[in-house]
Amino acid sequence: MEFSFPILNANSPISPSTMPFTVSTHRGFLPVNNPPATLPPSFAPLESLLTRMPIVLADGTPGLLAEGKLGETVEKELPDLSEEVEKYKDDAGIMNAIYRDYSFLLSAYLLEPCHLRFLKGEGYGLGRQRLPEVIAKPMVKVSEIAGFKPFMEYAGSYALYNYRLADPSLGLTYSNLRLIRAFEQGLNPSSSEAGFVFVHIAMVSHSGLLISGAVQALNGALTSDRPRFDAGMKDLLEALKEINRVMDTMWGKSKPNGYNTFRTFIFGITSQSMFPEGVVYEGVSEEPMAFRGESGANDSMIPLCDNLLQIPMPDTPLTEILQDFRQYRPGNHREFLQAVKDQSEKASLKQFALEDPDSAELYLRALDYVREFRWRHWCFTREYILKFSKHPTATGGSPIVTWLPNQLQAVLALMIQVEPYCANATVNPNATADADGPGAKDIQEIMALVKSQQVTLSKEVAKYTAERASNAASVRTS
Ligand code: HEM
Repeated sequence: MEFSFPILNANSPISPSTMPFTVSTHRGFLPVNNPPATLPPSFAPLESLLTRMPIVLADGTPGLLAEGKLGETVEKELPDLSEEVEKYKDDAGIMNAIYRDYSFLLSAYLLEPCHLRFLKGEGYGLGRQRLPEVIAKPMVKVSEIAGFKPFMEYAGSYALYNYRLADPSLGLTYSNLRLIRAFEQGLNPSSSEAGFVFVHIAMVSHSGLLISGAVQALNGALTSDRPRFDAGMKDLLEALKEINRVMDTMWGKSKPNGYNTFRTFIFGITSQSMFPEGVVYEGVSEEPMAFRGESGANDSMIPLCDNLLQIPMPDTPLTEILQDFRQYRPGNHREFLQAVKDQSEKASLKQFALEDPDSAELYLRALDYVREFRWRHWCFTREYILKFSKHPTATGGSPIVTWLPNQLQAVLALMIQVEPYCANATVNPNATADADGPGAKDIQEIMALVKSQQVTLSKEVAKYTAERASNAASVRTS
């Protein structure tokens, strides 16, 4: 039986009720239509606050967050628009845009005091512990309808639903992307915040081929059709190569020393010292609530590879966080990823790949791209975060030093197990990559890197863990 999960394509009819984040082979994990940039007129008070909110406004003057005036302005100006939300419930695109906009206001409101303290060189301290009814009620309502947690999410809000095209006729290219909402430098498309968001979008714009390749490989394994499996894997490699290439542009588009100022606003509540008891959503419940923050960890491309390639994760509390992250993504992405996991297990895809040396090599090369993605990530974390901040948890609430290495070491270990199965492979590496691309490396070269990264990573994790433990101890004794 073939993989039967419904996936849209360029010819599929899209109606107002189609959920924006429905998996497709032409848009991949991006929304099926570009996000609406403006809300219906009845949301004018929300629009007005969000336009005045960024630290630096479009004309260079300071916005509400720069002066610490957002909280009081919300309390003074914002009416409860919950009833308005209901009126647009049949338009999934508008619902998602309303969700995006309330989530920006919500995060800015809760984290404004932390931003002000951070600017003074102090720790984040406490955020606001109560969310006023005028944000809490419409946010809870819209997120129920749009299918998200009532807190800013990566796909539905900050990253993948936060762009418009400067010139719609030019399509989705990097230089044509503009932000809809921002915390820091208004909508300036060359700010570090804009670069951070746009690189995510540009990477995900290559996920259509990742999805079709994955489905073809899965169908090859399910029907024991090796040429089909190998063809799917080659498409998957092609897509991963491009995704990694775009990821590497992050260094230039979003500067390491520009990251920590807007980062304050994308933290969550779960596992964060700013919200030790959670946050009370007034008018919804007096019981405090907690949600994870916006994080690329909620992107669906790497989880698709993990599930398709059956990458085993260790049985650790860190892996439980990985599983928890998987709730924080659009419902259709979640269902698709689960279906891939189930079907890949049913087909014993890894076993099927290892039964043939050429398929095994394609499988190893796919793991190598996942390794490359996760290794670059570790480098991002070192250069953008560890060098600038002592805060122990990432925006999604995972431990900053140990969490990414948990998954990276799992990939490195699996590659070492898989290598012997490629011994007699006849795959021409250049058939799947440019001569100078990472896919062109021979297996010995790849494996030498894997072994050196295993050692380097362990040493770096030990070093950062020790440094941070001694910092924490000197703070306690001073
Ligand atoms: C300056 C750039 C970046 C930094 C500093 C960064 C930082 C982080 C951190 C600290 C985590 C840990 C999870 C948490 O938030 O609690 C994480 C996870 C993750 N991020 Fe990023 N990230 C960056 C760019 C990206 C980009 C462009 C993508 C593309 C989709 C991405 C995708 C992911 C994924 C998939 C994970 C989970 C990794 C895993 O499963 O091992 N990140 N990121």
